[in-house]
Amino acid sequence: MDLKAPGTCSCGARRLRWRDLGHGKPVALSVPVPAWRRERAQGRRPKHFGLSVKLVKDESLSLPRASFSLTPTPPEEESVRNQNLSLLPLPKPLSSTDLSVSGHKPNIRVAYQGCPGAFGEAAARKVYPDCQAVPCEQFEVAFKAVQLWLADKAVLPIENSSFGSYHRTHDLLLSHSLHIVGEVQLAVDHCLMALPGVKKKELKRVLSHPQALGQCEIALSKLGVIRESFDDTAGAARLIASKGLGDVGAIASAQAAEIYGLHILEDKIQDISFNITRFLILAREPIIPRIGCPFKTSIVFTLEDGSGVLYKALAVFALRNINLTKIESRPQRKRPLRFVDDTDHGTAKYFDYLFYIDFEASMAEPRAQNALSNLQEFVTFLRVLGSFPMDITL
Ligand SMILES: O=C(O)C(=O)Cc1ccccc1
Repeated sequence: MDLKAPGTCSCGARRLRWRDLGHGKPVALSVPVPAWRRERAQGRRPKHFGLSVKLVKDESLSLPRASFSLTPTPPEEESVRNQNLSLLPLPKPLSSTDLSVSGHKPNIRVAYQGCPGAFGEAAARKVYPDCQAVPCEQFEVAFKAVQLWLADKAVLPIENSSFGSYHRTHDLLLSHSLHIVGEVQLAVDHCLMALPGVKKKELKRVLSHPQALGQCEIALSKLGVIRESFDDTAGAARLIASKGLGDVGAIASAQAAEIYGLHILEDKIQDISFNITRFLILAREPIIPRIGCPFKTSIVFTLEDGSGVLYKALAVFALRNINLTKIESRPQRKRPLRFVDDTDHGTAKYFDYLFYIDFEASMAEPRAQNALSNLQEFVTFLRVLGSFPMDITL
């Protein structure tokens, strides 16, 4: 399921329909015809330039709407419109200087989940220091933002060294068509924060992302407060500040405390001080795998029926000396139970699982290609989620 580049869709119709987005259903992207183009089409000189792009929900679909929109290009000032038309600043042709690497490079737009100050933003900036970081309310919005070209990449957490997997990211990888093009590991230090002047013993509730609450289990138990899940860590801090909640604390980054004017009551409150979260970098297009630097490949599959199939599936890697770095199993949410045949009266016997595996090899290597073609013998479904350079830095 590949997206067409914007230039390749039928722009004449002014209502762009890209099929096969997200859940295989059409998504409508409505682009108002710019006034200058209408005027030019009518043989008149353009009066001003301005283009606004708005993401709309097709009412026949159940796809969620991205919770942000592109900022419209402001129309030219009235004074400019009234100037002699021949003096209008028409688009300047590209020169060779525009093509030089040192020339202006538009900042890459990187979607992350949460509000400014969220750990996802720090991860995005670690990989793309000059990026335009695009905050998204939910993980799914970040996926959609990339699919709909509102962002170029998404950086989303996949697993944490002390609390384990981010299940939502695993599920969304499967239901969307984005590719993993890289990973980044981030040391995560959690702070307990509250409104200035509030003391620890005055806190009745603590809000944060469920992963942050899980990573700070010991400190929270000692505090004896009610834990409340919030979409993201920084969003919890923002809520406390904006509503002036005196008896509520948040677990978030030091950066979030600074942005929202909260006071840090205790820092590094995570159970294990060396607390690492691994984030994936996702894009519309896969990267071309290479040989010669440490590469990782991520796959997801479901197994055939039969005894010892998981063992046989894993053997395809061991036989070729391919190291597995991660294995994760998730129940198939849409088809959770595997039924045995009629002789057993179609009784549900066990859960049906999806297996997510990361292995240390590039898809450009024959041993990885052979392993996957061997794996086909034992699976009912197999998808390569990405083959990408490993993050060996911290
Ligand atoms: O909520 C955030 O700040 C996130 O980016 C998700 C998260 C939560 C806890 C640790 C790392 C990432």
